Amino acid sequence: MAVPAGRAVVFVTGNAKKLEEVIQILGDKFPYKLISRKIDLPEYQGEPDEISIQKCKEAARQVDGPVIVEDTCLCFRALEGLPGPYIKWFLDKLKPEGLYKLLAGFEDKSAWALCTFAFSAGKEEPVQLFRGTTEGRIVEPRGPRDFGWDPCFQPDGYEKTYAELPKEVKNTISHRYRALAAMSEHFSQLKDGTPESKKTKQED
Ligand SMILES: O=c1[nH]c(=O)c2ncn([C@@H]3O[C@H](COP(=O)(O)OP(=O)(O)OP(=O)(O)O)[C@@H](O)[C@H]3O)c2[nH]1
Ligand SMILES: [Mg+2]
Repeated sequence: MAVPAGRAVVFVTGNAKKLEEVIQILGDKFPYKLISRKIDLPEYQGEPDEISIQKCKEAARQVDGPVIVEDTCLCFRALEGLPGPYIKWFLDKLKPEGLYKLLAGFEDKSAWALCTFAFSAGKEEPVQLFRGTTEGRIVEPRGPRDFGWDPCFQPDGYEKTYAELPKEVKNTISHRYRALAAMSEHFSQLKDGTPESKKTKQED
């Protein structure tokens, strides 16, 4: 589903840091005009895909036009993927130190950050999902405190936490970057009219 000509896509989020990263990552890569609206959408429960779909439908209902929302999970392997979509409340109460301590009784400190962007062209339209995952592990917090759980997540292949890494680095390996790359790719293909089958490399 494409965006009607001349219409902007509204990115609905209550999180200023998310918005900042989305703007930094997308630059001029997104083929539509993107504007943002600060609305605190409900924190739904369930599996990540279902949460993103509900969130997007509610945003499309409120905005009454093309919207994008994003939901972020931080999943601990030792806890079968929890806190997952409930990380916001865990972070709020436990802070990064407490997230680290949560795994004290487990040898496996591995975790993954999952970002899901959800797009809908309007309130009666279907929702499309674009996901990005970055693997890493939960460490004792290090680095600046200006964004959520960044100080206790160390991506695989790096000796620094998300918080310690320069923004330009985080923004080329992050869960958010990967999900946005998938979404931008999808919309670029729609906009330049090239069928997806012609864009994928054919095996001989
Ligand atoms: O250190 C971090 N690095 C990140 O890259 C990142 N992305 C999200 N978060 C935090 O994880 C929870 C997700 O919950 P969430 O997806 O519902 O977000 P939100 O409620 O803040 O905004 P929104 O739902 O209005 O868009 C919230 O506590 C966010 O602050 C991050 N923390
Ligand atoms: Mg939220």
